Parts: sequence; C-alpha cells; structure tokens
Amino acid sequence: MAEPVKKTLTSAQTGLLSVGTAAHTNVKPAVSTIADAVGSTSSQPLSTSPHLRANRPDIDADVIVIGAGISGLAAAKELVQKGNKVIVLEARDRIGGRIDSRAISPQHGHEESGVRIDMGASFIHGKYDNPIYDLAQDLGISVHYSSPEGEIRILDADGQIEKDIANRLGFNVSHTFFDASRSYAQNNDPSPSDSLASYVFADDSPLFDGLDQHEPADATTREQESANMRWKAKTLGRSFSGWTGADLEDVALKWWGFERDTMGPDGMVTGGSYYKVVDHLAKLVTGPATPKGEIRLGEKVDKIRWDSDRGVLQRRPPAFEPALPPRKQRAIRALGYGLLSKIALRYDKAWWKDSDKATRQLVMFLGADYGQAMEQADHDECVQWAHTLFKRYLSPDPSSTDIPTPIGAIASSWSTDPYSFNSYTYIPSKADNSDGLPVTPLDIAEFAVPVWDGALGFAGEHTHSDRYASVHGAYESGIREGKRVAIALDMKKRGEE
Ligand SMILES: Cc1cc2nc3c(=O)[nH]c(=O)nc-3n(C[C@H](O)[C@H](O)[C@H](O)COP(=O)(O)OP(=O)(O)OC[C@H]3O[C@@H](n4cnc5c(N)ncnc54)[C@H](O)[C@@H]3O)c2cc1C
Repeated sequence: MAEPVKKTLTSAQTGLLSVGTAAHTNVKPAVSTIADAVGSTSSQPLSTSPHLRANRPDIDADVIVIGAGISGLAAAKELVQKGNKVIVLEARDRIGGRIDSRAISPQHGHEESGVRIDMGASFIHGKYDNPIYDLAQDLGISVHYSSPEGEIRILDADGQIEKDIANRLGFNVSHTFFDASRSYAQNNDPSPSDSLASYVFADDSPLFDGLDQHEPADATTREQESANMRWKAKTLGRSFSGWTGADLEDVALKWWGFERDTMGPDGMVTGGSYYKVVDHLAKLVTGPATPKGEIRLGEKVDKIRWDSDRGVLQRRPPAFEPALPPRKQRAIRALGYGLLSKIALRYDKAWWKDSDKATRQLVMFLGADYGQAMEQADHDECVQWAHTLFKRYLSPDPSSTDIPTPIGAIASSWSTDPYSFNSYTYIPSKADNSDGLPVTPLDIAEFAVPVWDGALGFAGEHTHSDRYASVHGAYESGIREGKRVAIALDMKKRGEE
C-alpha cells in the first residue's frame, strides 16, 4: 500500500474569494493577467463607476467570486439576490467542485449508459438544521435512509459475519466514533498530539465491548476467538479513515466532536443527483430574476492582487499580493486535508446477494492511503481489482462462472485533481511544522476571517469550524460571506464605511 500523502490546503482550494468592499480612493486599477483582475477600487461612487475592475474589460462587477463550488454559488446567489453585479470565475469546465455527479464511462466495447454516480459528496449529513436537506426536499431529490437493521452487512474473508456478531461490531464502531470518543475528548481534555486512534484502538476501548459472546470450551480457543474478534473490530474501525479522509493516527482526539453540527440521521442522495442542488443555485445566480449574475467556466485565477493606498506594496511570488497575513498562512499550511476516493462499477444485471435488482452499479469508498493507492493505480487494473473484490465478497456463489464483467466504470482522482487536491478538512494531531504549535479549530475560524480591509473574503468547507468537511458547511459559509460582502457594499453606497 502506498504511503499516505498529506496535503495541506493551498489557495487553490479556497472555495470563494470575494472582492468588493475595499474603500480606498486614488487607487489605480490592477492591470496585467486575469489573475490580477480582482481588488481594485475606483475613486468614483459605485453608481457611476465600476467598483471593481480587471485587466480585461469583460470582467466588470461589484463582486468577483472565485470558484463555482457550492460555497461560491451560495455566496453569489446571496449577492445577486441583493442586487449586486457578480461574476463567478470557475477554473473547471463544470460547476459543483467537490459535488460531481458524473456519468459512468463505458468499459471496452460497451455502450454509454448515461447513469450518473456522485463521485464527490453523496450524503446529506443530518436531516435537521441542514439547509441542504431542505433544498433537497424542495427540489424533490430522493434521499435514502438505511434502517439500522437489515441493510448493513459486514463481511470478512470467509464471507458474511453472523448477524448477531455483525450487529455488535456495527454498533461498537458507530458508538465508539460518534459517541464514546467525543465524550471522552470532552471529559478528559486529551493532549493535542493524542490521536483519535489512541482512544479508538486502546485495549479498553468500547470498540471491543461485548465481543466474547460465545463461551468456548478451552482457554486457548477462547483466546484465539477473542483475538480474532478484536481484529475484526479494529479492521472495521479502520474503515473510518474514509470518514475523516485521514488515518486515525493523524486525526486529533482533542477536537473530535468539538463542532456543533446538524442533527438527525444521514441520508444518501440516490441516482447520482447531487448535481441538482448546484444546478439549482446556479440558476438562482444567472436566472432571469437575477440578470446581474454570471458564471464563467474555464477561468482559472492564478493571482489575486490588491492595491491599497498604503504605499508601495511588496510583491511576492505567491498567489496573493500582498502575501496573506501569517495567521492565515498558518491555517492554510497546518490544517489537514484528507482523501476519500470512490470507484464505481456498472453491470448489465444485478448479480450480487440480496440485490434490489433495480440498481446495477456498485460503489466502493476508500479512505486515506487506500484511496491514494487506488487513485495512483492504472484504471483498468483498479476496475479488475474492484470487480474481483465484489465477486469475492458479494457473490451468492464466489465459484460461479456466471458473474458478468463490468460494462461501465468510473474512479475518482481527487488526490491529483489540481482544483481540489484531496477531499476535505480535518484537524491533525500533528503540530504545525513551522511553529511547532498544535492545530485547533481556531485555525478553521481564522480561515473565515476576511483580509485586505474586508476586500477579500473566504468561504468553503474549510472555513466553517462547526461544519467543516461537508456540503452544508460549505453552503453556509457561502451564505455567510455573501451576506458580509452585501452589507459592506451597502454601507459603502450609503457612505457609512
Ligand atoms: C469523495 C468526496 C466525498 C464527499 N462526501 C461528502 C458527503 O457525502 N456529504 C457531505 O456533506 N460532504 C461530502 N464531501 C465534502 C463536500 O463535497 C465538500 O465539503 C464541499 O462540496 C466543498 O465545497 P466548497 O465550495 O467548499 O469547495 P469546492 O467544491 O472544492 O469548490 C471550489 C471551486 O473552486 C474552483 N477553483 C479552485 N481553484 C480555482 C482557481 N484558481 N480559479 C478558479 N476556480 C478555482 C474549483 O474548481 C471548485 O469548483 C465529500 C467530498 C469528496 C471529495
């Protein structure tokens, strides 16, 4: 297995950089590349002169939003609905960012199926106090909630694990991650360098509670069975690297459960239809009711420059001119950025055990280094590997020759995608390399703080300390930033700055 690759956030992952509230006068508009486009102000009132100017005459807006992920679209929606002229610049040739409902590619010699898979976000975490759940309801998006019994199967190399043991394992894993470890962190205030793994895999962890269900005849068998069950629990626990996107050794225990998130069960958006949420937002930005909103695809921003009236600004090579303040740079550098990967295979018939017959594709989620290894491997090899695993674990009869080969397949490449580089934020147990200080939720809070006298704001999942790593967190951060910029523009218009 490949070594896990750790990446911190870079400016390229900044969901939104909105500009438009700088209040300086006597400033020359920035001129050079499109990247220099944002951040200039005019000495004239907003009503008669563009507040922002770019080196390109076609970029002329009150606010420029960089990135058409859900946070950027939410911010743009908020701003255009308040009457501002907004241009969203998106580097990719599609909107949605880490929401990516993509058609499965046909395997050699097969027809395109047109079936979509959500290769990025697919779950709505929490039914209550979740704007994404509300949007999904309004849009008629079907969300599937699995019942606690029946649908979850736990398999080992020998096949399906006995139901009562599987239930116990499933309960232990979920209880340990979502309840026990959070309450342990709150009540015991562990050191910032303690990892989630140090609690979850400790000898007395609730992960191993009640696993000795049988009473074997002799001590040796008992010991063997116990070791075997603990190994199963541990292996299942490891699958949570998909949840965090990082090895559990790398995630800080101290801040686990610190956030106040949504409530209620998690549901999965079915039929690869998460895109409907971003399409809906995009329509609100560019629809007939909001003629001042525009989204441009294939517009990569390389540099963001702000000319202030404070004298000569020091020019530096990074993307931001002037460089971002040290606290912001630290947040970018120190926060963890984990990987969740997916591979999906489509078949011409549902051949697996207990299939509902209607679904003909299987999706595998791979966290951290497993995902890294998959994303680095050759596509055809990955397809073969996933197919072999599916056959081995899901076939009613693994020796059967009747299992069809996949007719379509798709694998994620989040770790190498230049506009995402991995999947989502986590708080690492490892201190920041440069200052040796622990990483905390304050680093996420810092990410949300605007710079350049409020002219440049930040949104995105990584800026929401209560709801990072989620679609709803990203959305809320966009609304937050859109509101802030709209208020600042309004104040400016009224001369209240
Ligand atoms: C595999 C995977 C599974 C996930 N599963 C879930 C889930 O089930 N539920 C959940 O709630 N969350 C999930 N998430 C997390 C969720 O998808 C993200 O938190 C959320 O979509 C992030 O939105 P964002 O707007 O912050 O960033 P992004 O979606 O990354 O948007 C940023 C945008 O900026 C653009 N951009 C970047 N650089 C530039 C540039 N230089 N110039 C112009 N544009 C640029 C990008 O192309 C992108 O469109 C998952 C993520 C992944 C990757």
